[in-house]
Amino acid sequence: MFSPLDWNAKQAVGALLLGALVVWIVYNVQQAVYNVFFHPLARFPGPRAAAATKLWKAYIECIKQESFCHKLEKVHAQYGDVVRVGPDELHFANPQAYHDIYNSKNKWDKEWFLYHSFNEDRSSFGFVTYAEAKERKDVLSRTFSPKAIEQSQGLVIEKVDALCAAFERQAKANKPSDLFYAFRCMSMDVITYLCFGASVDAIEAPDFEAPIIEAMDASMPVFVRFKHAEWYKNMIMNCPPNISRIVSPQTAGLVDLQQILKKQIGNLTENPENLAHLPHQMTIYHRLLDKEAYRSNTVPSPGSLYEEAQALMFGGGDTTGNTLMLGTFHLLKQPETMAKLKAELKEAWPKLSDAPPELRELERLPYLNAVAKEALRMSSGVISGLLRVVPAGGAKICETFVPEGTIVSIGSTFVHFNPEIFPNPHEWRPERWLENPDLDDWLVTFSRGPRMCLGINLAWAELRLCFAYVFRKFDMKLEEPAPKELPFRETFLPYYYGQHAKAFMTPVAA
Ligand code: HEM
Repeated sequence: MFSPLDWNAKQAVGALLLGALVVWIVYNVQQAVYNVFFHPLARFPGPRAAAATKLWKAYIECIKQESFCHKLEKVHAQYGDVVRVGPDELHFANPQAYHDIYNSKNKWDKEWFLYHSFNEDRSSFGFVTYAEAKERKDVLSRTFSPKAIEQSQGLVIEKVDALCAAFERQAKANKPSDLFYAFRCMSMDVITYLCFGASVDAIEAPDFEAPIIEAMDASMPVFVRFKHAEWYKNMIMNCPPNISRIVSPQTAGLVDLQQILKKQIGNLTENPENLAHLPHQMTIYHRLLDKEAYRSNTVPSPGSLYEEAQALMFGGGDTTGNTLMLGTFHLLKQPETMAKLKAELKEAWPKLSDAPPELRELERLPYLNAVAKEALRMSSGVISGLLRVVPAGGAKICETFVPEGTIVSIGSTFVHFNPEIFPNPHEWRPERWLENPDLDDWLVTFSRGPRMCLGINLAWAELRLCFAYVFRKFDMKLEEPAPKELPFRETFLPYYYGQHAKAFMTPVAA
């Protein structure tokens, strides 16, 4: 039986909760009214719900599970070139906005919520301010400069050769090779070998189904939720490894790799003399653990080193793998383009028994480079808008004044699939790059400005070497029924959710 005291206490708690709920509702309603009618961005068109609350974007991405870049196409069609997609956020559709936002003069901050969601706050990618990122990128640029990459091309070639050997094994077993997995295995092996001196040898996994590659892929949609719910991110990321393996078996390979990297970093920071035991001198740790490389004379903490390693793995693995996969898929779908590429490669490398062309020679092959550019355009790298915050004083973007503090972006697909710049943009046509060299201005896959890709030279080396070696050494045919297209959903990077393209690889005789 309840005593009258219990009853009164319960009533008081109930009233308190109800009161708190009413205050919360009133606060949010008045905030929404302010956002829609009185906010400095109130004059910009867009869905009312987007102007009112950030929950609109969360609803689209997490509940409706719509690809945000595809949703943006619809809202731009309805509201025009500049659309308000959040209470303090604008998205642009006019390609000129790309050059207005991401250029070398603009040292604008990255937007905290998006970049914080990757759990890499203390890395060249995750630092929100230009100054912090610059210090780190200056240190790392010696590993990724054109000269350094040219000098380490042998390390990349080792992995491209391993990929070709694995393709031959598949051919001998009369099995097709999964293009999605195979190229990702190659790019992941390149990064872990070149950057960390500890290759995960994903290429050697049977049928290229390496647990780390499957785990990285499975983790992509999870990152979308992290962006909107920090508590959810903290719960997953701070889970002890053993529990995480049970709760989320599909990402177990990632947890394993995290443990290997953390152990390696712990070992190197405690015993820097162990750097000498790594298989080569080009690792990021040779740079990052060198005190003298920093103005502050202090090396980053083990946590920061780990976040850097993770950023490089995600930044350079899927992006390069996707570009190679997509380019190969289109070359096989349009054999006349493949024939042109093969003819050019045969001329540059007449006999397979001869020494292969060096990276410098590959840089001069017009069709090979046009193929790589078309693959970069159609894969588009990071397809989400790279959110930047307009600094004090505001800025002009596409002749439109944007007040300070506004979050702005334009996704790369709005440039790469603009029919005025790239006629018939969904058509695979490497020739367009040869016909019009000015198009290079509109290739923004690596972004532009001070926060553009740090690994661009490595990525270009991988693309040139991989396309050249694979298409010179193999005749290839898609396994039928082949997918008609490769649909994707935006999860910062594109998440290819459809049937994988597979190809039968036949080694050419000479
Ligand atoms: C085809 C391959 C690649 C593409 C399309 C690509 C694309 C991009 C893009 C669009 C950005 C800007 C991201 C942002 O503003 O938030 C970026 C940044 C970055 N990329 Fe790449 N990337 C590729 C390969 C690589 C490789 C191989 C590495 C290194 C192993 C790498 C490391 C980085 C890093 C560290 C950043 C952060 C730079 C900063 O924030 O200042 N990327 N990349």
